[in-house]
Amino acid sequence: MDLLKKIDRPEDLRKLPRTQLKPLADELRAFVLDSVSKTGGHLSSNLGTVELTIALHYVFNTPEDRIVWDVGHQTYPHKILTGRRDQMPTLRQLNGISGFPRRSESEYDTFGTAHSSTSISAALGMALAAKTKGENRHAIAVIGDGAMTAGMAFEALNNAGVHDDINLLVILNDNDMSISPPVGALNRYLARLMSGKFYATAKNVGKSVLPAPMLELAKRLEEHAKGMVVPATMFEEFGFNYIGPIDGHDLESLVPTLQNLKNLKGPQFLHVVTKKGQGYKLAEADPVLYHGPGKFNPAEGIKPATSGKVTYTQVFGDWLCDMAAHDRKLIGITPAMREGSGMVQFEQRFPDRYYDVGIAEQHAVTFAAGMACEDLKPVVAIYSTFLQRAYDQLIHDVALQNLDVTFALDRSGLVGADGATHAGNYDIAYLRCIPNMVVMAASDENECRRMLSTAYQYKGPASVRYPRGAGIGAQVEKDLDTIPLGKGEIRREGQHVAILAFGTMVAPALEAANELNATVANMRFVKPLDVELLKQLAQTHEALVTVEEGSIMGGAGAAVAEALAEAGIVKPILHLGLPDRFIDHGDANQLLAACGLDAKGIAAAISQRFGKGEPRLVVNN
Ligand SMILES: Cc1ncc(C[n+]2csc(CCOP(=O)(O)OP(=O)(O)O)c2C)c(N)n1
Ligand SMILES: CC(=O)[C@@H](O)[C@H](O)COP(=O)(O)O
Ligand SMILES: [Mg+2]
Repeated sequence: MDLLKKIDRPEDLRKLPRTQLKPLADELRAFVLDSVSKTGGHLSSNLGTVELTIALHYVFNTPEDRIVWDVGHQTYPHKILTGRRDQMPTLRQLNGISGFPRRSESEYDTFGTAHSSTSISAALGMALAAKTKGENRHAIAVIGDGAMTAGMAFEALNNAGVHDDINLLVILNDNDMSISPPVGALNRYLARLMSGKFYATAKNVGKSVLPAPMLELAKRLEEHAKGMVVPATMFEEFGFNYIGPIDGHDLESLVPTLQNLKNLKGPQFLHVVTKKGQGYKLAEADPVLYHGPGKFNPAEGIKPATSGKVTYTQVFGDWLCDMAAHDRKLIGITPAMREGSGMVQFEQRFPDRYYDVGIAEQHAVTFAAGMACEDLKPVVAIYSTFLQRAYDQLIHDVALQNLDVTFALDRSGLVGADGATHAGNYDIAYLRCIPNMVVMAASDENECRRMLSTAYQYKGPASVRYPRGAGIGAQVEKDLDTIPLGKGEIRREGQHVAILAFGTMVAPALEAANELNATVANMRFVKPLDVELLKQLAQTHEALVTVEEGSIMGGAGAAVAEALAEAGIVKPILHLGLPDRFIDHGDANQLLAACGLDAKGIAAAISQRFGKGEPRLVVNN
């Protein structure tokens, strides 16, 4: 690591002769592999962006020039070269550095990301801001072929392409992969561009050797020639100067091409081709497996999981297959999260009813609405955090028309290492205010399956939230039974205090209640709320406590308080849930405990407010 250890910031990198960049890339790649194997994290994408990262920081004057990474899961080489090499062992852990770019972490992280397809918009904003302020700096968006499938990326291209006088460079990092194999017409188009490689390569060589005025002439000649031999690329039609495809692992192409592009005004588009997992054979062979692994031994590779615990994702995947076998109308939809949402088996068994629509959450929801209009039964499998993208579609296209769409909300609540960007903390709040929606929260694996069947049978929009990973280990029945709509259940009879628990909080609430001798209700439904049960508990207890793994603001507890007010019941009530701040990365259980949402924290909060055992009922809420 002789070269790498001398690079504490990009200025150090820029002092190296070009001949040393290749050995530096080898060191950096080895460092990334070693580091991720010890912490877990996003591997394949980072191995693929080593040379591109070096070339960008070598050619551009960062941080004065702004690099905006899309998604940001490929920024480990960037972090290592921008002063965070020694912090890599803390990656994605409590109080450690984030797995994504964060403005608060480094001046080189120009834009916070983790949800995809924002880079061109943000970079365009920065480029136009520089122009407005009379500052001569570059803005560079680096976007993957997967992220490029989102509508937002095209909205930004559309906006950018008419600005002739900005310093904007969009780099398409095309590795022919999303998390899973890429989908859709854009992917086919990019493959066609690749097959015209000979023409493109010839074009690039010309650009890399000519001085700027000659380049303009060459460009016009080329355009003339192109008019006769090849149609302009889609990106040129959008107003960009398209260069590529070039080999994104070849520093001898990358550096001079970027140097040339730096001298060109107006929206520039560079198409680079990389390999996901580059340099680590196992990841090259299976970039899906190595997209976001946990810790592993690089010499041996990832071993199949030995834990017997079934994850909620698997519960959903099994249910989906069983329900699809039972009902031919079922359609499964994922916005680019086949593996994460547990749909691999469904795709294999029901390929005609499986749709990966790309990173296109908005489209996924409206597409489902269209299917529902035609009497099919779409199930949208989506992470809670990504459904945020499709909020208007949910309201305007689905709920307003009371269409029969099931939403399977994986990764609800805290997700752990991905942190605040991926936490599913808001779905209860943002769903419960939508008319026609049924909103359920699963307290264990079997209930999750039952709720999915309930949502599916319900004739209208219905959602089931469940967390990342495994649950309490409840036995999952193979039937497709439902639960009564809007009915909760008492899980423990106690005295004085009734805990109204939602979803994942039922288990710790039960534990806390044992200590306090409190009553526990598994409320199951945030909407329709079981108001009868609520009234009964209010009548028979001196105080109520609501607990949920979601934002307190606007959450299930708020629903309970509203229902009490509506019924004219005045009761001391304590709301436990996620606080009004973003919660960083770290182990999910540690984070929950820090928020007071483990058994100990719940018991302590209740004792503090209402006393332990015989309540001293301090009415101060
Ligand atoms: C809005 C949104 N939807 C889904 C995801 C999940 N996701 C993260 S990376 C990724 C694939 C991105 O593919 P690409 O941009 O080609 O980058 P690569 O992984 O190939 O480097 C997906 C679907 C996300 N981060 N944001
Ligand atoms: C970057 C991104 O959005 C995904 O790779 C995400 O990190 C996957 O999360 P899970 O590991 O929970 O599927
Ligand atoms: Mg890709």
